[in-house]
Amino acid sequence: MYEVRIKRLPGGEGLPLPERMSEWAAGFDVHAAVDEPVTLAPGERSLIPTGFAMAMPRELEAQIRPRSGLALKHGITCLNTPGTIDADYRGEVKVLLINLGSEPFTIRRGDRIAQMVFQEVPPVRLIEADELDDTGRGAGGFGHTGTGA
Ligand SMILES: O=c1ccn([C@H]2C[C@H](O)[C@@H](COP(=O)(O)OP(=O)(O)OP(=O)(O)O)O2)c(=O)[nH]1
Ligand SMILES: [Mg+2]
Repeated sequence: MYEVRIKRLPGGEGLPLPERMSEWAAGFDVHAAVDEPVTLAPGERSLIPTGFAMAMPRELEAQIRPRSGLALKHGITCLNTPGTIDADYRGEVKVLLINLGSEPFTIRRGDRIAQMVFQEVPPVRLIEADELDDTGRGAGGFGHTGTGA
């Protein structure tokens, strides 16, 4: 079990902290900490504050992912999905929403706009090499194996 410290910022006063909406939910829903409603016209994007900051162990990252219901019903998604929250980031977590739907969409204070999923980040060191080992795939990619059965 990892422990993540979470700090409510002044902008998040009165809002719930991120919360799981079912017992085994992978994601903690995050709430919009906007003072006034924000309306996104079709095609428009906006960086929405959440009113909290975190300190997680260095083995973790947090991903900000869209909520499927908002995507299906309104075309609202995260432009940079999944957003990456680095373990050393201490600023306010923000959600970059974009309206890919055909109608304006309004975000109000407290709305659950996205979800945050924690992931382990394996320790990795890059080692520069002149040669790489051979594989069956080699350099084939981008549809190299086709689409049929
Ligand atoms: O959806 C997001 C994505 C990022 N961040 C914050 C936390 C993250 O640690 C930091 C940097 O994000 P990222 O590395 O994706 O952005 P960058 O454009 O590479 O900025 P930087 O140069 O600050 O790393 O911004 C968010 O609050 N929400
Ligand atoms: Mg970065």
